[in-house]
Amino acid sequence: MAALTFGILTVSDTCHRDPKKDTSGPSLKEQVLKSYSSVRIIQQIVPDEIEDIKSVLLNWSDEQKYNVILTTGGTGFSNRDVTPEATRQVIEKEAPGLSYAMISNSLAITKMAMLSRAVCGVRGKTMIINLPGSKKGATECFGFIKSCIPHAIALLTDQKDLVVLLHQSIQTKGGGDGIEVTPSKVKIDNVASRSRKSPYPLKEVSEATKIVLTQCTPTRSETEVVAFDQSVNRILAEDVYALAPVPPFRASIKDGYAVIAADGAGPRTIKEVAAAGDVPIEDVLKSGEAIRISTGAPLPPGADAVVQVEDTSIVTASPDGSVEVVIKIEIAPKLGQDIREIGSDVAVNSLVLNKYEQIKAAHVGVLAMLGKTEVMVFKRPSVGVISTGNEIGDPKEKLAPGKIRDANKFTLMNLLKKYSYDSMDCGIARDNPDSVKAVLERAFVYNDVIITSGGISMGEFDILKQVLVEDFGAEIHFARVNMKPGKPTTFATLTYHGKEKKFFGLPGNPVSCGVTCLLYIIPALRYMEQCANYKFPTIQIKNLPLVNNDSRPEYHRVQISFDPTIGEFKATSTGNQISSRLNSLVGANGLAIVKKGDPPTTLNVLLFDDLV
Ligand SMILES: Nc1nc2c(c(=O)[nH]1)N[C@H]1C(S)=C(S)[C@@H](COP(=O)(O)OP(=O)(O)OC[C@H]3O[C@@H](n4cnc5c(N)ncnc54)[C@H](O)[C@@H]3O)O[C@H]1N2
Ligand code: MOO
Ligand SMILES: [Mg+2]
Repeated sequence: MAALTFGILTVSDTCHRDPKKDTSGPSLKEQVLKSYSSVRIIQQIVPDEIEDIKSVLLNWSDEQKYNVILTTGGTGFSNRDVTPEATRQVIEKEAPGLSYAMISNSLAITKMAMLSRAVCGVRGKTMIINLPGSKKGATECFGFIKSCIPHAIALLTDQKDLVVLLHQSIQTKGGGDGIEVTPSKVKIDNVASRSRKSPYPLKEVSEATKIVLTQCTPTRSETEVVAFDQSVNRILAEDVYALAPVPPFRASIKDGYAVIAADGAGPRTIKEVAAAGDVPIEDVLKSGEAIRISTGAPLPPGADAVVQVEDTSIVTASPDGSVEVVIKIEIAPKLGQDIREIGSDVAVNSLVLNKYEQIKAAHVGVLAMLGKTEVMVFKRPSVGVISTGNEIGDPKEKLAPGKIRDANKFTLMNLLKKYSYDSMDCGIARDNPDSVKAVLERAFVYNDVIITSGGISMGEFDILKQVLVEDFGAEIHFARVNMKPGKPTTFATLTYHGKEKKFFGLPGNPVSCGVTCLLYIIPALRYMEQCANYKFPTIQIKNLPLVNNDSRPEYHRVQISFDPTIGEFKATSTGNQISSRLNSLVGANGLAIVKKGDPPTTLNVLLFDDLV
């Protein structure tokens, strides 16, 4: 499931005059951020005016298509309190249960709750919820209903799978986001008797890649229909034919004059003007006549050539010089000159785009041109990203002693974005089985592919694999790969409430995490949406002086560029290749595969980013 989108609207004359006085809006924002694993929030303040409130509600629901709008303020009994009235004018369906839940729970705290006039409802696919104006009241009321929001959104946005999962896992007593989490079965109190060698065999990269792709090859071709302007980068699941010709009428290629070619060079009387967008002229052009025509305008019947204005001269103009009366064609036109015949760009019924093609910008333009406003594409897996570790902190918060900032989640989510995949921030799992289980559980509810970083090597707190196996019945396909960086890379599959999940456990070291995401996850995601044989291009580069003393083949980060002096590609190392030094990935567009020993004369380098 993509990030939930929230609009928080503070309705208050006072706060509108002085936004610093708004404490409810910011508190709600904080609470929303804490309540769900992946949210985007926008905030605004309007005065207590029906039209101002309505205008934001309409924009946020119809244009921005937010999942939820929370209003705070204007629900009381004073003259200026009009939020419920504005809301009622906007919603298409009322959801009184939400107001009831808020009022009945609030009554246990204060009798004043009975004075609430809050209205809740739905417009399109957006939930609109009135909350009280006070900070305490707004956050309390939101707390009473927040667990039902993901479920309501899943229903509104027709995510049937998610609805089923939530039904299966929702806690009857509510709380959190409604997903039931029980303690893990894994125990970590027997460190002395732990296995001192990894039980997982070391796989070669080629073997590991094959396993991933075999597991990720889609067995079913699930498709969905998307709006053409949302289809870029998706894989077409249908052949697209032109139901109408392009251009749909005979159109001029030049700004000039539509003429009859057989009239040759010489004078023409200007009969009419045809500009682009004009209704086509119906009168048949006669010998000796011309129509002033613009590029893209429809030709009049009878015209069989266009002469560009540069090849003409003026013979007679109206007395005030504003109108051309007779012009001269200087060069005899050829038949059909500068005319786009009907269907000359795209013939009717012709195959324009092919199934399995990836939709690029120009494809979207073609779809627009054909009036094909919806297109069938292969479904994409939803992807969730998790960081693990007691040491990991939010980059926005102050760093406590012994802690480090979470870099991996941001590298991963943005790497995925670069390859056009959205992902869900599924939070941070701490180094204990219950936390790992809880974070994974939430990620499994919403996602088909789950990516973690850290917690997979030989440390006593590296417990991910145990939790996967013991709590989720996962099958670990590999957990050690003969590569540097990325040795502990883990791949597992499991079935969660009847749905198949793919799990990629990437190493915690920031470079290892980025490199293994590129090598395993990007091709896997491509495969999962039916784009078979996805590979990064390999460039062979001569005389690359890279030495590897490790027994594991190294994926050395390099910058590839074209050297015009030798007419060949060259590559330069990004420096110290230690797995913790993320700067070795910064500026790299290639991975040079270096085996142990002396540098060979030619190295295979995978190009994973634009050439510099
Ligand atoms: N006894 C052994 N120890 C280690 C082995 C081994 O074979 N035997 N392998 C080493 C290799 S190679 C790697 S790679 C790492 C991978 O370890 P984990 O995947 O278990 O990751 P952690 O131990 O949790 O963390 C490693 C390192 O990365 C930092 N980290 C973790 N998450 C983040 C994040 N989100 N953002 C930034 N940095 C992160 C973490 O603090 C550690 O410094 O294991 C070796 N050990
Ligand atoms: O394999 Mo680790 O990923 O070297 O650093
Ligand atoms: Mg570790």
